[in-house]
Amino acid sequence: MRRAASTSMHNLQELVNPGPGGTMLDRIAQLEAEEARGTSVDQSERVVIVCNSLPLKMRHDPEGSEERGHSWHFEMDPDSIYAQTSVGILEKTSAEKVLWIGGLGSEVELFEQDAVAEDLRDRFSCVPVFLGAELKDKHYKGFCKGFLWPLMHYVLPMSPQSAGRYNKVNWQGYLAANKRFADKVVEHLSPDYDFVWVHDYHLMLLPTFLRKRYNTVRCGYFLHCPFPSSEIFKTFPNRDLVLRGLLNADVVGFHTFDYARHFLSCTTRLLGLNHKTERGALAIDYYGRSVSVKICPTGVDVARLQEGIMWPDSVQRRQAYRAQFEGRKVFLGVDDFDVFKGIELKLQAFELLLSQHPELADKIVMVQVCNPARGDSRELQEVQQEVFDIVERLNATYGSIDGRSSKTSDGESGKVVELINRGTTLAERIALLSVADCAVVTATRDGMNLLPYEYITCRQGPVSVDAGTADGYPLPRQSSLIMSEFVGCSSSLSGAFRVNPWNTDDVADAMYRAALLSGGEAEARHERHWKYIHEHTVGYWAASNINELKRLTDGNGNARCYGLGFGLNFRVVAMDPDFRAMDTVACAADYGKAKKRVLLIDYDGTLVQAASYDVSPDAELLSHLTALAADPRNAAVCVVSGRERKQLDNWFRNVPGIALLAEHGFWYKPPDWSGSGSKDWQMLVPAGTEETIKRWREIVEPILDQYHDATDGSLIRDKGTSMIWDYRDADPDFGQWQAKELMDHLESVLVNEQVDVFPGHNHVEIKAHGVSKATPVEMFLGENWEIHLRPESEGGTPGKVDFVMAIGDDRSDEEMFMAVDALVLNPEGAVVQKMSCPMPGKEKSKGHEHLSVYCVTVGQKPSKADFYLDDSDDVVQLVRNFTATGQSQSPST
Ligand SMILES: O=P(O)(O)OC[C@H]1O[C@H](O[C@H]2O[C@H](CO)[C@@H](O)[C@H](O)[C@H]2O)[C@H](O)[C@@H](O)[C@@H]1O
Repeated sequence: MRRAASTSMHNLQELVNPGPGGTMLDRIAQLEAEEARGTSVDQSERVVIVCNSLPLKMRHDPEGSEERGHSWHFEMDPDSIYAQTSVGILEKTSAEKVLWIGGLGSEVELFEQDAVAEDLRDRFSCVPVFLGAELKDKHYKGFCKGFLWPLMHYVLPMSPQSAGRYNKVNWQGYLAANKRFADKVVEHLSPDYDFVWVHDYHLMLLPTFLRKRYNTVRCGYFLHCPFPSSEIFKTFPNRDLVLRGLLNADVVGFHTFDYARHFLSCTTRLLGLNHKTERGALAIDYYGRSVSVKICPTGVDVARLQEGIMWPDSVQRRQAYRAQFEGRKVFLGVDDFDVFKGIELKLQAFELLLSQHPELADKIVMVQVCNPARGDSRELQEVQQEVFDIVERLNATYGSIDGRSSKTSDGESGKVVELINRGTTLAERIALLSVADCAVVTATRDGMNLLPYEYITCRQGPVSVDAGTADGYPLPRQSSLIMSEFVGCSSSLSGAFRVNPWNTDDVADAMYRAALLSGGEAEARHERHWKYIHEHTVGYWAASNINELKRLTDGNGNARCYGLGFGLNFRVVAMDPDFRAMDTVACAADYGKAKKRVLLIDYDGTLVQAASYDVSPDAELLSHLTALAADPRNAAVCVVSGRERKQLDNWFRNVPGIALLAEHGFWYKPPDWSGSGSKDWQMLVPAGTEETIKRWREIVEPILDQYHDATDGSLIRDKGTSMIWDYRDADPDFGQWQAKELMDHLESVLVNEQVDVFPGHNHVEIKAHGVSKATPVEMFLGENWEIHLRPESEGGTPGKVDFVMAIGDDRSDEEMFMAVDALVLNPEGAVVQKMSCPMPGKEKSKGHEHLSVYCVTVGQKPSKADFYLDDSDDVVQLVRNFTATGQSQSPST
């Protein structure tokens, strides 16, 4: 997307129209910031990546201070996943630039911060967020690592002494840090051109702060760690705010379907939101905004790894490892030395394997790299100690059997486990990965874990098969994997030995099978994995997320949005540009001018508030309806309800001239113009319908009873001509499954019956075929209108209808709106009047030059109506306005 304009004109225009949802003050602040930086609005599409740690390596280097203006040396960290995204983004999306916004690994003192910021911006397209040591400590160490990281990995802090207990001060730190990151984004954002992509559990509130500033900001979010089951997540005291934070993004990405479904289950159970699949994509409807839930596991930078295989450092190390492990199968683990990595479980399984098969002791070596831990806790120390103990025991027990043990790099002998307990460089890792016969991942939880991907790539070798022959390449393209089923990448690696890391027998068994794997099988498994991994690279992942964000937000410019809710409860309501709040005063003015009106008014949720109990009309409402029905310009005033006849009779028996529609259009009671009270209910369905209803009811009743019994909290509402299975008080997920099942069940058994089965919001409705609230629309506005509208003999206006209002709040009312639309757009035979000047109600077709049509839904939600009113109070106010207007008109004018 490009836009050409001179800067000054552009800025002026922006101030007049500050762009997608931003306030003018925001824009002024942004322009001032740009001016201070000496930049102007960049007009090319850009992806702004926001992450806790910028993809930079830094070290203190006072020597170069003078030249740089600060005492730090920086370089891009090509191993960072955030750095690796840029190639994919620039090559496979329409974005032309990437800007990174995030924290730094070390504290930069206040006096150097401006110089560092300027330098990073100029040289690396990076914008640092300086939180300060205290806030950083609360945010990262306290809340992220102390509380959130364990929670997302299913660990609840049961002990009161646990460092992982929820701490309000740290939560405040989390909140403040998210706000600071958001402020930095706002400072650098060009909302018309930028896509913001927020990363990981450190920044789950950021989309809320961002959307508060720009209602239609284009914001994606990706969670790198697991999203736990709702049973775990709901223990989080601020769960709703965090969910709302994610929902303020346009695309929320996860590595696996399991994480996505846990998130969806939380939004359903904790926020009552519905989700659906649209053309294969999952989406949540959040106040009119569609939030896409994307499942797209990340990948590795295949090209860099394939190049890395030939780096002199890798080649040299590989040669050394080959010599060291010659004649043995190398099992390799590379993990952070953290509690969830299951390193001790892996070693326990290895111990079991050797105890069952001591003959393997000189045939296999387990190399375990333990990179430094990122967290710290008592449990971690215990786990680490356990690892050291097992390694010692294993080497003592099996290391020297008959002198068959491996030789270590320093010439020591006797080890069946090589523990490398320190940080490793990529070259070192590549060397190890390329000599390993089997990679072993036994993490008990891990968002994705890219080690297997790196391993397969290194086993594939350099791009050119001829490269590196001096070093023994090409290697046979063989590999095997032992993978914990609790790790994100397990689902995409179908050729791995999948294990439950807690089941030591299972893991030991997999190790045994991997040890004996034939070359042919290792080749076949390798090929299958490689095919997937080299297609699903980190670049592919990044581009796929950004393209989804673009797809979803392309129409943003047209949406009408406004903010709702305070603080972190903030959300944006988005509406179709044609869907607007009804101007009740203008509508009443139209009403006053009209000569022949049709009013179709729903009852529950429209004239009275929606409730789970019966709400009767009060005296004021009845008197207004009486006045409307008595007005001779009102050719029809009809209460269109799903209620039963008896109930409507009870409520409206004293409103002369009102027409009643019961059970969604099965029964109709015509208006009693003379007030004699003699009108009877008429069936609006073909003769014989009652018989057919009896037949299908016999089938449906026992089935509904069965679902009612099996689904705690559900109930059956029986209206005679229709039946409803309602699960609003049942478990939402179970209710939905049962509803789907019930739909399938009913559709199969009712195939020959005259009956409609359809799903509604938390219910399934079964009703006689053809019964709908569209029927009164056809009666009053269709060919036979003369039979149904107020006759001239009762004071009715001659000619055609010039004012139509249909108003209601639920799904059944949508049928009425659609029928009005259809009749007005195709007026053949309809009674609508053609007049000469347009009116403020929706102008439906060129054929009706003067016709006011108001289809109004109650409550802001997707609807076929063109207008909305917020609630039944607004509807009653509208009715008041009508009667007041009606009274001021003399019948003869
Ligand atoms: O310790 P943090 O700074 O909070 O970082 C947490 C971890 O982030 C990275 O791992 C996560 O993202 C990976 C890529 O999506 C995924 O493979 C992994 O499963 C996630 O945990 C980082 O690679 C880890 O070292 C950090 O511990």
